[in-house]
Amino acid sequence: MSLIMDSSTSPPINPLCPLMDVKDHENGAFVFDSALLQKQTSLPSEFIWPLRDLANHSSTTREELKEPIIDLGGFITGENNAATARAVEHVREACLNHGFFQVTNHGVDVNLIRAAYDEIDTIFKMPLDKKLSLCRKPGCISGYSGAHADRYSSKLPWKETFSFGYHENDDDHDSEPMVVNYFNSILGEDFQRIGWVYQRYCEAMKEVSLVIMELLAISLGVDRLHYRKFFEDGSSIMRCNYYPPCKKSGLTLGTGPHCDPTSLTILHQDQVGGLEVFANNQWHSIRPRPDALVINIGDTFMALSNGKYKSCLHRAVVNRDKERRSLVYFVCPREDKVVRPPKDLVCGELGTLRNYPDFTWSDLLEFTLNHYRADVATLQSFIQWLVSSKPSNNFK
Ligand SMILES: C=C1C[C@]23C[C@H]1CC[C@H]2[C@]1(C)CCC[C@@](C)(C(=O)O)[C@H]1[C@@H]3C(=O)O
Ligand SMILES: O=C(O)CCC(=O)C(=O)O
Ligand SMILES: [Fe+2]
Repeated sequence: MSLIMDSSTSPPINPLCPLMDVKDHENGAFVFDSALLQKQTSLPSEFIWPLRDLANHSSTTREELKEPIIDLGGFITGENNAATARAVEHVREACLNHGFFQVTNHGVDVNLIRAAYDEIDTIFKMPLDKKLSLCRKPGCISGYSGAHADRYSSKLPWKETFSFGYHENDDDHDSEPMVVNYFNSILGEDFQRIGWVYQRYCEAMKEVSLVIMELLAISLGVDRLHYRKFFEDGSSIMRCNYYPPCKKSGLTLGTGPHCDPTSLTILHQDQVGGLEVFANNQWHSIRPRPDALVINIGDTFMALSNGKYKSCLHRAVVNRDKERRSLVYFVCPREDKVVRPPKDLVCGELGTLRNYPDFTWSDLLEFTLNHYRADVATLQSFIQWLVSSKPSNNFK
């Protein structure tokens, strides 16, 4: 197993003792059998998280984050300058503070979002051995994962995930769309429906992401098309999260405290609730809104803004009795593009003030997949790793 570091520096040991009701997998790895585990009253130690990560987790009256919901309608049509001015101001205030906001009238068909939820269980309700056959390979992001039990040996997240890549097809229209092709290749031609649903969902997410990139550029005072151009040929990651109920929900987490290392996250959560954002020095629950999309600034966009906008610190708690699902689209630039803020965000009275060296998303992705468990300190750990391994790094 490659050395996976995390800021708690607990050295990785071989994952999962037999206590966890896991099945032996043909290649010797263990898996997390959520169908069995969720019925148990005891919680395997690997799922118990440190108190600092569980902070004020069990209080049911956790304060909601009261943030304006940004109506994208007027901005998208371009016919309402007042709406644009309001949207720009709210985005700026939120991103300077905690990197979280929500948008409505985003243009994504509610029936497409519903169809994406309807398809989630095609994967997660499969028999365990079938899910095992879809397991992500070491160093890859695509595929199934049960509690990341193949990657980590402690602080296991109480969730199953299914992830895959998305980018627009090159010009030749006769090739099968990327996501359709992926699902056909892993599930077979009988699963055309799920492939097309997630193809369409990723296409819609791409559209929204480019609108948000324009809004972010305007709010930062840079050329309106700067970030749109940077991301329009990007390759992004789509992830479906399934959180089984847990009888000891107060001792574990569905997704631990972290900042997404990606650029921008567009998330839709179902009506169960569980997403929490750290703002104004405390954790806040985010009330689910079926008509809204949650937008998080990620580490890579924080670097693209030269640190002006904050990468959102967030986590997902699990429910004692109810299963929970979320659809998460992680916006990424083309892997080889150099992550460097626009000049307008670098030049100051004292000359150029770069807060991060040049890097590529390919390097940061590889870091999180093979060397470091993404958490609250990913970007600074990555920069230290990068500068120590490539001292000639460009800070100018
Ligand atoms: C590049 C990525 C790594 C993770 C998925 C995307 C963006 C978010 C990252 C993640 C969700 C942050 C918390 C830890 C993590 C291991 C998880 O709980 O899934 C991260 C993802 C991953 O490494 O698979
Ligand atoms: O499921 C959620 O609400 C949050 C998931 C998340 O933060 C992630 O997958 O990066
Ligand atoms: Fe996240």
